[in-house]
Amino acid sequence: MTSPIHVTSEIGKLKTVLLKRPGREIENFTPDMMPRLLFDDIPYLPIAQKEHDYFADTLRDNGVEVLYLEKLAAEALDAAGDKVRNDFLEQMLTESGYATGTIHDALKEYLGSMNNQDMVNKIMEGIRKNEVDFVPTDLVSAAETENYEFYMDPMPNLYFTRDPSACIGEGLSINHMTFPARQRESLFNEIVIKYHPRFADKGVHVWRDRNHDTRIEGGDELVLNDHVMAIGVSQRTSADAIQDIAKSLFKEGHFDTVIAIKIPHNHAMMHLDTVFTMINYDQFTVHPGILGEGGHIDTWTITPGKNGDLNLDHRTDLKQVLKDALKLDDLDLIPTGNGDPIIAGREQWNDGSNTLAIAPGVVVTYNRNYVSNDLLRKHGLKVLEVISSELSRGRGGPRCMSCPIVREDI
Ligand SMILES: NC(=O)NCCC[C@H](N)C(=O)O
Repeated sequence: MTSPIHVTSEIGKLKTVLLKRPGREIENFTPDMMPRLLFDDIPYLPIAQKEHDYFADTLRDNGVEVLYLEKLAAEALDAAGDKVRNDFLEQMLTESGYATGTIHDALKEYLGSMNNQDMVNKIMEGIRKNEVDFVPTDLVSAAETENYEFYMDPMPNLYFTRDPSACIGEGLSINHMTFPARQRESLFNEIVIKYHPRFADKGVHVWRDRNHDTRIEGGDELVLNDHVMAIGVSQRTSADAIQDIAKSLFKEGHFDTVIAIKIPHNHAMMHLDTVFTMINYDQFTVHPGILGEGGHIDTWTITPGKNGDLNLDHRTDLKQVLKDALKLDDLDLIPTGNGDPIIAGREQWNDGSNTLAIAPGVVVTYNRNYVSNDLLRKHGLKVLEVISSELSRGRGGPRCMSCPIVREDI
């Protein structure tokens, strides 16, 4: 049986991708909620949607099938029936802080009265207190903070579909994410994989599910080829989660090497793909800010050891590590902002390193990063620019906004 998921590189011709069109969730919050919701500004929804549609059209114009998470989630619930819908709702309410109680009951009644698409959209955009018909009668609900507007927070980061799950080979990881603002997101991916007719019972292997204490996010998971992965040790992905998924990939998949790359733990560089992406057989973007003296950075090449253990090889020459793992004679590391410290800092902030390869040597980037884009062209790449004033306020670029489901092999 052919798996509906097939991703054996970062660069193979992109056939199918998962997006989420930004909805009301990206403007259903106030400035004081921004740090907790991992946003740096208040986006303007109509323009964000226009930009996102332009991004989706760019992909379609290049032969990519575009799927939308919000649609797949509703279709999965339609296909799965009442029990699954009820279990999903209970789980979502529990993870939103209402396992039982009168607020739980009121929210369940409110959401329960909707059809699946409306319910999915509503959960994504968040539920304000003033929209639910509910009078507190018990201490728990009466004592709930009065000056907070929401029962359920919006999920504005959903349009970064790269992170809650990551397709690897014929399977995927469904991720336990780091911050509460994003932890509920992967519940949507879980129901899609389990119940959507496109994926259910089709031999999709879950390398690691969301029921873990250790944390990993898709922005850190890069499939370099059919046996080598690079995974960031980052603000969002812990070393123990990398060991865990490496064991699963080695045991049950065709992978034999995971290169763990340690990057700074901060918001601007929260994932490996904000500072490093693969864009051709032998070309990568890299933000100079992650390289220390002499261009060094901590990497650990992880390979299978005896009795299910892991072997580790610590090295700091990223270029040589990649050349060895990918069996290449040479490699082109292209610096964000052409290496100028001011331009590199500015363009990295707006995801100048966060390129989405849709074929070897063909990348989608934000138009605002014009210095990095020109440099990519000078290095022989075909660059398809997309408009990006509002989308970039969420701190993610074309790679973050896309989850490849099927790529051709390289
Ligand atoms: N892969 C990525 O780097 N995704 C960008 C995620 C941005 C989002 N505001 C976050 O902080 O999680």
